[in-house]
Amino acid sequence: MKLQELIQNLHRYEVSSRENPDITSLAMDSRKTKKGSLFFGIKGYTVDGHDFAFEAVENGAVAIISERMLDVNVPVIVVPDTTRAMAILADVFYGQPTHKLKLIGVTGTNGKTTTTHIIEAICQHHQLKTGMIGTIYMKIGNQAFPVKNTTPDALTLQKSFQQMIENDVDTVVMEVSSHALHMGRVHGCDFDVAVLTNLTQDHLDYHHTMQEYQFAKSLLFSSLGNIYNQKKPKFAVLNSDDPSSEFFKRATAAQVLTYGIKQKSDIMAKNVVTSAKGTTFDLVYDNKVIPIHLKLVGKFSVYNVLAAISACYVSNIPMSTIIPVIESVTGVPGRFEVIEGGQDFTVIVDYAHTPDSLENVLKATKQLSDKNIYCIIGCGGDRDRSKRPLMAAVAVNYANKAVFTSDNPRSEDPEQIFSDMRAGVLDRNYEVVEDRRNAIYKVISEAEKGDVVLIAGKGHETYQLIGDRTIEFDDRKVALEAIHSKISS
Ligand SMILES: CC(=O)N[C@H]1[C@@H](OP(=O)(O)OP(=O)(O)OC[C@H]2O[C@@H](n3ccc(=O)[nH]c3=O)[C@H](O)[C@@H]2O)O[C@H](CO)[C@@H](O)[C@@H]1O[C@H](C)C(=O)N[C@@H](C)C(=O)N[C@H](CCC(=O)O)C(=O)O
Ligand SMILES: Nc1ncnc2c1ncn2[C@@H]1O[C@H](COP(=O)(O)OP(=O)(O)OP(=O)(O)O)[C@@H](O)[C@H]1O
Ligand SMILES: N[C@H](CCC[C@H](N)C(=O)O)C(=O)O
Ligand SMILES: [Mg+2]
Repeated sequence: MKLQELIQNLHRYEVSSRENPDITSLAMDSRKTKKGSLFFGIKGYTVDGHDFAFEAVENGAVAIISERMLDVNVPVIVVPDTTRAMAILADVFYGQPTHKLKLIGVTGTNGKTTTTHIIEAICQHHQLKTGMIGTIYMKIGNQAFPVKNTTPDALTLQKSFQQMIENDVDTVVMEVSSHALHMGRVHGCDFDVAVLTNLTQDHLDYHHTMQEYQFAKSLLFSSLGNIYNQKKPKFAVLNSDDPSSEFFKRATAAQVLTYGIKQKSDIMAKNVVTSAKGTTFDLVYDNKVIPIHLKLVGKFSVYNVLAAISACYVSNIPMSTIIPVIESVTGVPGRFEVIEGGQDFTVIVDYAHTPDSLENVLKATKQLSDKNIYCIIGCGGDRDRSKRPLMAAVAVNYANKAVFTSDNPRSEDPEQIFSDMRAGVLDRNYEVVEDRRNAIYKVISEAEKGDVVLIAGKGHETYQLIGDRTIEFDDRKVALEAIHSKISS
């Protein structure tokens, strides 16, 4: 595509020259810029991408989108906001892919990854060609690709959608993080269905207040638009048991479908019974009552399943297709994943890293056994500090013994993180073992027949971020090693 043809789509811009090179790719990272790239200078949280414009030109960039005039020997297009310009041009350059896709966005503090996986499974069973974007990977059909963010920047995102279309995908389900909504990473995405899981405390390092966090989440619902097109109806799927849903309802002009367990909702689960073997409930909708048997455990799983049922139901997938899938779903990597190494106690690896998710998962864990519950937990560095004492309090309140250990300390001193955690607890039924491997080995060596060990916070992660080092670390592998070493000793 020619530069001039592309930049016509910008709302306001000034150009340094009338040259009109061919643009063969878009780039926001000088290190990944190729011959023929249009480079965007983005002011980041760490560095200012404008400072790398020269390097981008050396690597082959044929034009630069910038917030200020730059002294480089290729055309510079000056715009008020390069991030916004990048979203607009990515949408155009990749052929407005979301206009051709059914796009389901899932937001909320906890349960996004799990809910998107259940939606994907239902869509696949309905013979749809699926794409998925989220915390663990980007998927085209069943082929997975690595990701850096839960919701990627606009360039990566629109390019992924284009690749999906090239591979005949018709339906995409994606996690939409509050960071992405706030930073405009999803500007240009034509969502058909927006789903809320829940809203509880997290990310206050970034959003500062729960009001701001809620506002960021509401952008997904307002992005459904303000017009009614009968050929492309849009739906907001809200959790009526979560008080924030009232706010999201006001943020959207789209049709609202509600789900819940307690409050009257369009799609309800009544008579929920949870046990170690799974969960049963009556699915109530449209004056029908259908008994459901889930393999998933914990009341929180019922919410994720209801959210997925609702998103698929408004997408015209019949309940007769939806129900067998939800009854067969067994779980998602690193979410309540049971580690089996022939031991006589239960070991679970889970991704709970907020007070609410930890409480939910510990409640579910307690149902598995009357014996001791151990909880190994840490809190991420360079992230919301105010959730640390709350998470520590939850761990100590629900577990018989809590072990505080390092999660991803990043640039923070682990001692500071433990000190923040300690501030939330008075009890003495916890200890601190900084090294995560040692913590896992210690608890597994102490666990006795029938006990349950919950290793929380890192789930599917295969690394630990300590200072500026990334070391290989997988809770599931370490737990298995510890189990084998205990059994063989
Ligand atoms: C705080 C934050 O969100 N940071 C994101 C941001 O990074 P940054 O602002 O630090 O970027 P930077 O390093 O300052 O670089 C600025 C610009 O210079 C460019 N650059 C940089 C160096 C160079 O040599 N050449 C060059 O061109 C960069 O490519 C970039 O365009 O832009 C990057 C590219 O899009 C993101 O990957 C990065 O996410 C980081 C990794 C991150 O951890 N983000 C978290 C907070 C996040 O977004 N999380 C949510 C999930 C939250 C949830 O669980 O709900 C998510 O969606 O992932
Ligand atoms: N509906 C829910 N309500 C509360 N907690 C939940 C819910 N679903 C899952 N959890 C807990 O939260 C953890 C994270 O779940 P999941 O990965 O599905 O959420 P997420 O919203 O994608 O998280 P992230 O924002 O970090 O990607 C799970 O391991 C589980 O402990
Ligand atoms: N998406 C979440 C992941 C947290 C995972 C936890 N292991 C941590 O590092 O804090 C975040 O960026 O806050
Ligand atoms: Mg996720």
